[in-house]
Amino acid sequence: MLEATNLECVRGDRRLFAGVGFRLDAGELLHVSGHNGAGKTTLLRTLVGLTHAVAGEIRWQGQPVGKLGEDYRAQLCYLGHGNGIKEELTPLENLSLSARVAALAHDEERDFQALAEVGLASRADLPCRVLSQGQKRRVALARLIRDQRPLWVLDEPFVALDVKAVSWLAGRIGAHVAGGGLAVMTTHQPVSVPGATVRELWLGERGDV
Ligand SMILES: Nc1ncnc2c1ncn2[C@@H]1O[C@H](COP(=O)(O)OP(=O)(O)OP(=O)(O)O)[C@@H](O)[C@H]1O
Repeated sequence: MLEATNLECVRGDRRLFAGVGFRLDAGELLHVSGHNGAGKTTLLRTLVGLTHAVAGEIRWQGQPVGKLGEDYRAQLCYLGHGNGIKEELTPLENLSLSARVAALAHDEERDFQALAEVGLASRADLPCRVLSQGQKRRVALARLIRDQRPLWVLDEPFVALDVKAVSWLAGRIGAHVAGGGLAVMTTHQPVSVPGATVRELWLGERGDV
């Protein structure tokens, strides 16, 4: 269970949001929406510990995440706006590096299977700098698939993906949630996630432009 209470975030001289709270149980997806600049990315970064909230609390399985530290981070996979990949490394090398950073056992076969699932089997040994934007996004998604963490925090995960990949990813997120996982996701486009119980969180004023 992921729970946020009375979260308040300030960036620069602007209070982005205050009093934000939600509770998300296993088997649920939280869809965070709002206009450009409302603070969606900031909220997601706060949930994963990359940005500091000036007030409020985040709990995982009833425990404050600050207290859990690495034990909390080991439960989640964060897909940010950037793909978090090294351009000079191949997709396989990127997965291997991320496994090392996460102290996971090296398993090239598992890495390759994840790349195959995202449609990159034939690109696994090319440097990422020569991949298209959508293919780079798929490398980041392969890490999500490979790591199989209970909590997925996904910032605009469908950006740069083609129609088929959007449909595949929506199904994958749905399966993750239906299988007892949790997901927090931002999208500007309405995307149907089959099989997921969806909770909605809107940031900002409805009338803002
Ligand atoms: N380090 C920073 N210093 C000052 N302002 C910042 C900083 N980081 C973010 N902001 C501002 O905070 C606001 C919210 O940014 P954020 O990226 O969270 O919005 P968003 O809802 O995800 O927007 P979008 O829909 O455009 O992706 C923006 O106005 C942004 O310029």
